[in-house]
Amino acid sequence: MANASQPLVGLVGWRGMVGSVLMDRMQAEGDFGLIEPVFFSTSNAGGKAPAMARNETALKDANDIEALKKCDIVITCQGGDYTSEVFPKLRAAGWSGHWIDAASTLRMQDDAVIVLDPVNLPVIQNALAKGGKNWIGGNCTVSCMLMGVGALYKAGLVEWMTSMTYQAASGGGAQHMRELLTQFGTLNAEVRALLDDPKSAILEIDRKVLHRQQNLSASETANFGAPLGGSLIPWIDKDLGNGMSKEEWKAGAETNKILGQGAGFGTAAVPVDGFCVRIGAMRCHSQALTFKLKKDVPVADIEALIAADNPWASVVPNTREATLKDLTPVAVTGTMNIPVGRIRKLAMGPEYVGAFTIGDQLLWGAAEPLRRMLRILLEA
Ligand SMILES: NC(=O)C1=CN([C@@H]2O[C@H](COP(=O)(O)OP(=O)(O)OC[C@H]3O[C@@H](n4cnc5c(N)ncnc54)[C@H](OP(=O)(O)O)[C@@H]3O)[C@@H](O)[C@H]2O)C=CC1
Ligand SMILES: N[C@@H](CC(=O)OP(=O)(O)O)C(=O)O
Repeated sequence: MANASQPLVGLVGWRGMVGSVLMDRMQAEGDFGLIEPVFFSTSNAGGKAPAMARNETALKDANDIEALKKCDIVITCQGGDYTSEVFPKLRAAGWSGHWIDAASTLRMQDDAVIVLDPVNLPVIQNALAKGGKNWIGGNCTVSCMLMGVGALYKAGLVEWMTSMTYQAASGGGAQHMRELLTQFGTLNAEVRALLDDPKSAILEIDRKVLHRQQNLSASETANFGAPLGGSLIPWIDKDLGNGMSKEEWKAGAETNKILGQGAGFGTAAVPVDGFCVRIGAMRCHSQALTFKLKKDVPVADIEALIAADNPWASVVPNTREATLKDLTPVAVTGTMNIPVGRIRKLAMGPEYVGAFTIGDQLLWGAAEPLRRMLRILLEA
């Protein structure tokens, strides 16, 4: 960095769900020892900054452009509305620092790079060399998928891919996680007495659960808009009006942008498409992938490519025992691991390969690429 002293890094959104995971990771990796942190708040300016603060122990106003302007780097997990409001004003005020952001707002802008350095370090370095300043975390589902199977893209093997997702409640935010758990509790309470009686009829239990699900109040489904406990919702994010959800659109658009290919890069995009489904998991996004490869590649070679790609991706043997042990959201939550399993040739032909992958959507899906981008800037 240009500054002789430690760079001033503004942290916005640090107490939210994504921000808290980011703070934990930054502490675990010793990032705070390399920066002078300044904590901002949209709701409690003047309040006490968290323990990681050193010289600046009071919270700054996150809407104060002059205060933000002093930062060499701003990292925000505050959300898209904040980015839309503050980022243009900050740049218009002449700020030329680095902006690292978890929100999707700026992702597809030409001057923004979607950061996922184990997958696209060359894209990041190229943008840095050209004076790039805007570094945006990718969609959680896309980032977790590429951490797992990015090797196949890097090797130029993928003709097309479908991704059928099983996305956790946390993708909607903290209130969505609470709503899911509350629904589970409500349904359990509805049939508690019958569950306690081993002689009760399961179809009676089922009937009562369904009746309760179908009669959840508006407040009980306020966040998801439909029951999720004991059900699923095959639509995530906005309706693009062409039959596609915005989450599904991101799969193709962001995968190609992360990899530095497609429109704007002068190369052909790889078609990536599928359905995005919300399920009752807490914070891991899972995905069933179908690849059409450009040629017949042995499964062992595919596994070797995936296993060698980065320290976090691993191959789970395609057995029932290994799958139940290592390829579930419960096994992956809270870890940096990106297991890829169920890898096998599909009945359609030797170029067709199936795989299943899981990632903690708050770690690789949100917080981790941001703190790694900070480290890249600190080391530049
Ligand atoms: N949730 C996810 O899976 C993903 C989210 N993102 C992006 O990150 C953004 C933030 O998401 P997320 O962390 O889930 O949002 P949160 O709602 O948890 O936090 C956002 C902000 O809300 C304020 N806030 C108000 N009440 C509370 C409270 N009780 N506890 C904590 N914070 C509170 C805080 O701002 P303040 O301290 O200023 O009051 C906080 O920074 C999203 O909008 C999205 O753009 C990106 C990838 C994944
Ligand atoms: N849309 C994701 C979470 C998210 O925040 O995505 P994005 O960063 O693309 O807006 C989900 O609901 O699981």
